[in-house]
Amino acid sequence: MGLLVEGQWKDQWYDTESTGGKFVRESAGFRDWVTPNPEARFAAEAGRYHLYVSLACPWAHRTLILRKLKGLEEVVDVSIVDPYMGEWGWSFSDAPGAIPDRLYGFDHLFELYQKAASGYTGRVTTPTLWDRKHETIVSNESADIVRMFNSAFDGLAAHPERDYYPEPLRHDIDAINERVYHDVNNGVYKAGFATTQEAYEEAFETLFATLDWLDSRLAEQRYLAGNRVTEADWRLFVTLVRFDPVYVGHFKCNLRRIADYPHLSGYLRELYQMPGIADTTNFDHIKQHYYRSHGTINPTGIVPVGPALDLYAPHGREAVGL
Ligand SMILES: N[C@@H](CCC(=O)N[C@@H](CS)C(=O)NCC(=O)O)C(=O)O
Repeated sequence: MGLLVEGQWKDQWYDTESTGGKFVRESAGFRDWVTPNPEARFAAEAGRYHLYVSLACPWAHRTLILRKLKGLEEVVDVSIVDPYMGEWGWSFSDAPGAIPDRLYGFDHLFELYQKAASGYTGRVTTPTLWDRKHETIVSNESADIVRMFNSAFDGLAAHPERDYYPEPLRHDIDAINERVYHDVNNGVYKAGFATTQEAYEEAFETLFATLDWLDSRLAEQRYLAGNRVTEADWRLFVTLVRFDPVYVGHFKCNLRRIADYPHLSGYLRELYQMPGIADTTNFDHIKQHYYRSHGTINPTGIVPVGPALDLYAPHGREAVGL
Protein backbone atom coordinates (compact mmCIF):
# COMPACT_ATOMS: atom_id res chain seq x y z
CA MET A 1 0.00 0.00 0.00
CA GLY A 2 1.42 3.36 -0.93
CA LEU A 3 1.30 6.19 -3.42
CA LEU A 4 3.34 8.11 -5.98
CA VAL A 5 5.08 11.29 -4.83
CA GLU A 6 6.52 13.27 -7.73
CA GLY A 7 6.65 10.09 -9.74
CA GLN A 8 8.38 7.98 -7.07
CA TRP A 9 6.65 5.10 -5.27
CA LYS A 10 6.38 5.53 -1.47
CA ASP A 11 5.14 2.69 0.67
CA GLN A 12 2.84 4.15 3.30
CA TRP A 13 -0.56 3.37 4.85
CA TYR A 14 -3.40 5.90 4.99
CA ASP A 15 -2.67 8.84 7.28
CA THR A 16 -5.49 9.02 9.85
CA GLU A 17 -3.45 10.86 12.46
CA SER A 18 -4.05 14.30 11.02
CA THR A 19 -7.83 13.64 10.84
CA GLY A 20 -8.57 12.42 14.37
CA GLY A 21 -8.58 8.73 13.44
CA LYS A 22 -10.91 9.22 10.49
CA PHE A 23 -10.32 7.74 7.05
CA VAL A 24 -10.66 10.46 4.40
CA ARG A 25 -10.75 9.29 0.79
CA GLU A 26 -8.74 11.38 -1.69
CA SER A 27 -10.28 12.51 -4.94
CA ALA A 28 -9.19 10.87 -8.16
CA GLY A 29 -6.26 12.40 -10.08
CA PHE A 30 -7.47 11.90 -13.67
CA ARG A 31 -10.93 13.16 -14.62
CA ASP A 32 -11.12 13.30 -18.42
CA TRP A 33 -14.08 11.94 -20.41
CA VAL A 34 -14.62 9.71 -23.39
CA THR A 35 -17.33 11.23 -25.59
CA PRO A 36 -19.19 10.12 -28.74
CA ASN A 37 -17.85 13.18 -30.62
CA PRO A 38 -15.28 11.90 -33.17
CA GLU A 39 -13.38 15.23 -33.01
CA ALA A 40 -12.85 15.04 -29.24
CA ARG A 41 -9.46 14.21 -27.73
CA PHE A 42 -10.98 11.09 -26.17
CA ALA A 43 -13.45 9.97 -28.83
CA ALA A 44 -15.31 6.69 -28.38
CA GLU A 45 -13.71 4.02 -30.59
CA ALA A 46 -13.72 0.24 -30.45
CA GLY A 47 -10.44 -1.27 -29.20
CA ARG A 48 -8.94 2.05 -28.18
CA TYR A 49 -9.59 2.08 -24.41
CA HIS A 50 -8.42 -0.41 -21.83
CA LEU A 51 -9.76 -0.87 -18.32
CA TYR A 52 -7.50 -1.85 -15.42
CA VAL A 53 -9.47 -3.35 -12.54
CA SER A 54 -9.30 -5.30 -9.34
CA LEU A 55 -12.11 -7.83 -8.97
CA ALA A 56 -11.96 -7.19 -5.23
CA CYS A 57 -12.56 -3.48 -5.56
CA PRO A 58 -16.15 -2.22 -5.29
CA TRP A 59 -15.35 0.92 -7.31
CA ALA A 60 -13.91 -1.16 -10.15
CA HIS A 61 -16.79 -3.61 -9.86
CA ARG A 62 -19.37 -0.99 -10.79
CA THR A 63 -17.51 -0.20 -14.03
CA LEU A 64 -17.31 -3.93 -14.88
CA ILE A 65 -21.06 -4.22 -14.33
CA LEU A 66 -21.84 -1.34 -16.70
CA ARG A 67 -19.42 -2.77 -19.27
CA LYS A 68 -21.23 -6.10 -19.05
CA LEU A 69 -24.79 -4.71 -19.10
CA LYS A 70 -24.13 -2.35 -22.00
CA GLY A 71 -22.41 -5.08 -23.99
CA LEU A 72 -19.01 -3.39 -24.20
CA GLU A 73 -16.82 -6.45 -23.73
CA GLU A 74 -15.65 -6.38 -27.35
CA VAL A 75 -15.16 -2.61 -27.24
CA VAL A 76 -13.19 -2.09 -24.01
CA ASP A 77 -10.83 -4.88 -22.94
CA VAL A 78 -9.50 -5.41 -19.40
CA SER A 79 -6.48 -6.34 -17.32
CA ILE A 80 -7.14 -7.67 -13.81
CA VAL A 81 -4.66 -7.15 -10.97
CA ASP A 82 -3.66 -9.74 -8.38
CA PRO A 83 -6.03 -9.62 -5.38
CA TYR A 84 -3.22 -9.00 -2.91
CA MET A 85 -2.19 -5.36 -2.53
CA GLY A 86 1.21 -5.23 -0.83
CA GLU A 87 4.02 -2.73 -0.34
CA TRP A 88 4.16 -2.02 -4.10
CA GLY A 89 0.44 -1.46 -4.34
CA TRP A 90 -1.55 -3.28 -7.01
CA SER A 91 0.49 -5.73 -9.05
CA PHE A 92 -0.01 -8.03 -12.01
CA SER A 93 0.31 -11.80 -11.83
CA ASP A 94 -1.07 -14.97 -13.32
CA ALA A 95 -3.06 -15.82 -10.18
CA PRO A 96 -6.41 -17.51 -10.88
CA GLY A 97 -8.87 -14.90 -12.11
CA ALA A 98 -6.16 -12.29 -12.79
CA ILE A 99 -5.11 -11.05 -16.25
CA PRO A 100 -1.54 -9.66 -16.49
CA ASP A 101 -1.06 -6.21 -18.00
CA ARG A 102 -2.14 -6.71 -21.61
CA LEU A 103 -0.64 -3.47 -22.91
CA TYR A 104 2.84 -3.08 -21.46
CA GLY A 105 3.54 -6.19 -19.40
CA PHE A 106 4.17 -4.03 -16.31
CA ASP A 107 4.61 -5.72 -12.93
CA HIS A 108 2.83 -2.97 -10.96
CA LEU A 109 -0.03 -0.63 -11.64
CA PHE A 110 2.01 2.39 -10.51
CA GLU A 111 4.23 1.96 -13.58
CA LEU A 112 1.20 2.76 -15.71
CA TYR A 113 0.66 5.98 -13.77
CA GLN A 114 4.34 6.87 -14.22
CA LYS A 115 3.94 6.34 -17.96
CA ALA A 116 0.85 8.57 -18.06
CA ALA A 117 2.37 11.41 -16.03
CA SER A 118 6.04 11.14 -15.05
CA GLY A 119 5.88 13.51 -12.06
CA TYR A 120 2.50 12.34 -10.77
CA THR A 121 1.64 12.69 -7.10
CA GLY A 122 -1.34 10.73 -5.84
CA ARG A 123 -2.80 7.34 -5.19
CA VAL A 124 -2.70 4.54 -7.71
CA THR A 125 -6.18 3.10 -7.79
CA THR A 126 -8.51 0.81 -9.66
CA PRO A 127 -10.42 1.24 -11.83
CA THR A 128 -8.14 3.06 -14.29
CA LEU A 129 -9.31 3.75 -17.85
CA TRP A 130 -6.39 3.91 -20.29
CA ASP A 131 -6.24 5.39 -23.80
CA ARG A 132 -4.00 3.48 -26.21
CA LYS A 133 -3.91 6.36 -28.68
CA HIS A 134 -2.51 9.06 -26.40
CA GLU A 135 -0.92 6.51 -24.04
CA THR A 136 -2.41 8.12 -21.00
CA ILE A 137 -5.04 7.73 -18.30
CA VAL A 138 -8.44 9.10 -19.22
CA SER A 139 -9.98 8.64 -15.78
CA ASN A 140 -9.49 6.88 -12.49
CA GLU A 141 -12.86 7.91 -11.09
CA SER A 142 -15.33 5.04 -11.25
CA ALA A 143 -18.43 7.23 -10.97
CA ASP A 144 -17.38 8.99 -14.20
CA ILE A 145 -16.39 5.75 -15.95
CA VAL A 146 -19.82 4.30 -15.14
CA ARG A 147 -21.45 7.29 -16.86
CA MET A 148 -19.11 7.02 -19.88
CA PHE A 149 -19.96 3.33 -20.27
CA ASN A 150 -23.65 4.13 -19.92
CA SER A 151 -23.77 6.45 -22.91
CA ALA A 152 -20.49 7.49 -24.59
CA PHE A 153 -20.03 4.18 -26.43
CA ASP A 154 -23.65 3.76 -27.55
CA GLY A 155 -22.62 3.74 -31.21
CA LEU A 156 -20.55 0.61 -30.48
CA ALA A 157 -22.38 -1.10 -27.60
CA ALA A 158 -24.40 -4.30 -28.00
CA HIS A 159 -27.11 -2.74 -25.80
CA PRO A 160 -27.36 0.97 -26.59
CA GLU A 161 -31.07 0.82 -25.66
CA ARG A 162 -30.26 0.18 -22.00
CA ASP A 163 -30.00 3.40 -20.00
CA TYR A 164 -29.00 3.35 -16.34
CA TYR A 165 -29.09 7.13 -15.92
CA PRO A 166 -32.39 8.09 -17.55
CA GLU A 167 -33.10 11.79 -17.84
CA PRO A 168 -36.34 11.92 -15.79
CA LEU A 169 -34.76 10.06 -12.84
CA ARG A 170 -31.44 11.89 -12.70
CA HIS A 171 -32.36 14.15 -9.84
CA ASP A 172 -33.45 11.20 -7.67
CA ILE A 173 -30.51 9.04 -8.70
CA ASP A 174 -28.04 11.80 -7.82
CA ALA A 175 -29.64 12.30 -4.40
CA ILE A 176 -29.62 8.57 -3.61
CA ASN A 177 -26.03 8.21 -4.85
CA GLU A 178 -24.89 11.03 -2.61
CA ARG A 179 -26.19 9.42 0.56
CA VAL A 180 -25.23 5.88 -0.44
CA TYR A 181 -21.71 6.99 -1.37
CA HIS A 182 -20.92 8.75 1.91
CA ASP A 183 -22.74 6.45 4.32
CA VAL A 184 -22.52 3.02 2.69
CA ASN A 185 -19.96 2.67 -0.14
CA ASN A 186 -17.38 4.77 1.66
CA GLY A 187 -19.08 4.28 5.05
CA VAL A 188 -17.79 0.72 5.40
CA TYR A 189 -14.25 1.98 4.74
CA LYS A 190 -14.68 4.77 7.29
CA ALA A 191 -15.65 2.17 9.88
CA GLY A 192 -12.97 -0.32 8.86
CA PHE A 193 -10.04 2.09 8.51
CA ALA A 194 -10.89 4.22 11.58
CA THR A 195 -8.09 4.33 14.12
CA THR A 196 -10.10 5.74 17.03
CA GLN A 197 -13.16 4.28 18.74
CA GLU A 198 -15.11 7.51 18.15
CA ALA A 199 -14.42 7.63 14.43
CA TYR A 200 -15.42 3.97 14.09
CA GLU A 201 -18.66 4.38 16.04
CA GLU A 202 -19.66 7.49 14.13
CA ALA A 203 -19.24 5.71 10.79
CA PHE A 204 -20.95 2.59 12.13
CA GLU A 205 -24.06 4.44 13.29
CA THR A 206 -24.43 6.38 10.06
CA LEU A 207 -23.93 3.22 8.02
CA PHE A 208 -26.65 1.25 9.76
CA ALA A 209 -29.07 4.18 9.86
CA THR A 210 -28.73 4.39 6.08
CA LEU A 211 -29.08 0.63 5.58
CA ASP A 212 -32.30 0.80 7.65
CA TRP A 213 -33.53 3.64 5.45
CA LEU A 214 -32.68 1.69 2.29
CA ASP A 215 -34.43 -1.41 3.60
CA SER A 216 -37.64 0.50 4.25
CA ARG A 217 -37.46 2.19 0.85
CA LEU A 218 -37.10 -1.22 -0.79
CA ALA A 219 -40.17 -2.48 1.06
CA GLU A 220 -42.25 -0.08 -1.06
CA GLN A 221 -40.43 -0.05 -4.37
CA ARG A 222 -38.56 -2.65 -6.31
CA TYR A 223 -35.45 -0.61 -7.08
CA LEU A 224 -33.90 2.48 -5.52
CA ALA A 225 -35.20 4.99 -8.06
CA GLY A 226 -38.55 3.26 -8.74
CA ASN A 227 -39.56 0.37 -10.97
CA ARG A 228 -36.46 0.18 -13.15
CA VAL A 229 -32.84 -0.65 -12.41
CA THR A 230 -30.52 2.35 -12.54
CA GLU A 231 -26.89 3.09 -11.77
CA ALA A 232 -27.99 3.85 -8.18
CA ASP A 233 -28.77 0.15 -7.74
CA TRP A 234 -25.45 -1.00 -9.16
CA ARG A 235 -23.56 1.46 -7.01
CA LEU A 236 -25.24 0.03 -3.91
CA PHE A 237 -25.00 -3.57 -5.10
CA VAL A 238 -21.19 -3.65 -5.10
CA THR A 239 -21.10 -2.83 -1.39
CA LEU A 240 -24.01 -5.13 -0.46
CA VAL A 241 -22.44 -8.13 -2.15
CA ARG A 242 -19.20 -7.64 -0.17
CA PHE A 243 -20.97 -6.92 3.10
CA ASP A 244 -21.59 -10.33 4.66
CA PRO A 245 -18.38 -11.99 3.41
CA VAL A 246 -16.04 -9.09 4.29
CA TYR A 247 -17.38 -5.90 5.87
CA VAL A 248 -19.24 -7.59 8.75
CA GLY A 249 -16.05 -9.21 10.03
CA HIS A 250 -13.05 -7.40 8.58
CA PHE A 251 -14.46 -3.85 8.87
CA LYS A 252 -16.46 -4.56 12.06
CA CYS A 253 -19.78 -3.58 10.45
CA ASN A 254 -21.58 -6.17 12.51
CA LEU A 255 -24.84 -4.74 13.84
CA ARG A 256 -26.70 -6.76 11.21
CA ARG A 257 -25.83 -8.74 8.12
CA ILE A 258 -27.50 -7.99 4.78
CA ALA A 259 -29.02 -11.48 5.13
CA ASP A 260 -30.87 -10.20 8.21
CA TYR A 261 -32.58 -7.33 6.37
CA PRO A 262 -35.98 -8.44 5.04
CA HIS A 263 -35.87 -6.33 1.86
CA LEU A 264 -32.20 -5.62 1.20
CA SER A 265 -31.49 -9.35 1.24
CA GLY A 266 -33.99 -10.19 -1.54
CA TYR A 267 -32.97 -7.08 -3.47
CA LEU A 268 -29.32 -8.18 -3.35
CA ARG A 269 -30.28 -11.63 -4.60
CA GLU A 270 -32.38 -10.21 -7.41
CA LEU A 271 -29.54 -8.02 -8.67
CA TYR A 272 -27.01 -10.83 -8.30
CA GLN A 273 -29.23 -13.14 -10.36
CA MET A 274 -29.56 -10.72 -13.29
CA PRO A 275 -27.83 -12.06 -16.43
CA GLY A 276 -24.06 -11.50 -16.39
CA ILE A 277 -23.78 -10.07 -12.88
CA ALA A 278 -22.54 -13.18 -11.10
CA ASP A 279 -19.74 -13.36 -13.72
CA THR A 280 -18.50 -9.96 -12.61
CA THR A 281 -18.40 -11.01 -8.93
CA ASN A 282 -15.37 -12.95 -7.71
CA PHE A 283 -15.68 -13.85 -4.02
CA ASP A 284 -12.22 -15.39 -3.96
CA HIS A 285 -10.57 -12.12 -5.06
CA ILE A 286 -12.83 -10.15 -2.73
CA LYS A 287 -11.94 -12.14 0.39
CA GLN A 288 -8.27 -12.61 -0.49
CA HIS A 289 -7.79 -8.91 -1.06
CA TYR A 290 -9.29 -7.48 2.08
CA TYR A 291 -8.17 -10.09 4.57
CA ARG A 292 -4.62 -10.39 3.24
CA SER A 293 -3.83 -6.81 2.23
CA HIS A 294 -4.72 -4.87 5.38
CA GLY A 295 -2.00 -5.91 7.80
CA THR A 296 -2.98 -3.28 10.38
CA ILE A 297 -6.48 -4.75 10.60
CA ASN A 298 -5.76 -8.46 10.14
CA PRO A 299 -2.07 -9.10 10.93
CA THR A 300 -2.21 -12.89 10.46
CA GLY A 301 -3.63 -12.54 6.96
CA ILE A 302 -5.90 -15.50 7.61
CA VAL A 303 -8.85 -15.51 5.23
CA PRO A 304 -12.08 -16.75 6.82
CA VAL A 305 -13.66 -19.76 5.14
CA GLY A 306 -17.30 -18.69 5.57
CA PRO A 307 -19.88 -17.42 5.51
CA ALA A 308 -22.15 -19.70 3.48
CA LEU A 309 -24.02 -17.46 1.03
CA ASP A 310 -27.14 -18.39 -0.87
CA LEU A 311 -27.45 -15.70 -3.49
CA TYR A 312 -29.32 -18.03 -5.84
CA ALA A 313 -32.25 -18.54 -3.48
CA PRO A 314 -35.54 -17.12 -4.83
CA HIS A 315 -35.56 -13.36 -4.33
CA GLY A 316 -39.33 -12.94 -4.07
CA ARG A 317 -39.24 -9.32 -5.33
CA GLU A 318 -41.63 -9.78 -8.30
CA ALA A 319 -44.64 -8.13 -6.63
CA VAL A 320 -42.88 -5.29 -4.79
CA GLY A 321 -44.20 -1.87 -5.81
CA LEU A 322 -46.98 -3.17 -8.05
N1 LIG B 1 -12.62 7.46 -6.26
C1 LIG B 1 -12.07 6.24 -6.74
C2 LIG B 1 -11.62 5.32 -5.63
C3 LIG B 1 -10.96 4.08 -6.13
C4 LIG B 1 -10.23 3.32 -5.02
O1 LIG B 1 -9.98 3.85 -3.93
N2 LIG B 1 -9.83 2.06 -5.30
C5 LIG B 1 -9.10 1.28 -4.32
C6 LIG B 1 -9.37 -0.18 -4.43
S1 LIG B 1 -10.96 -0.65 -3.84
C7 LIG B 1 -7.62 1.44 -4.56
O2 LIG B 1 -7.16 1.22 -5.66
N3 LIG B 1 -6.88 1.78 -3.51
C8 LIG B 1 -5.47 1.92 -3.56
C9 LIG B 1 -5.00 3.09 -2.74
O3 LIG B 1 -5.83 3.82 -2.20
O4 LIG B 1 -3.79 3.26 -2.66
C10 LIG B 1 -13.09 5.57 -7.65
O5 LIG B 1 -14.26 5.46 -7.25
O6 LIG B 1 -12.72 5.18 -8.73
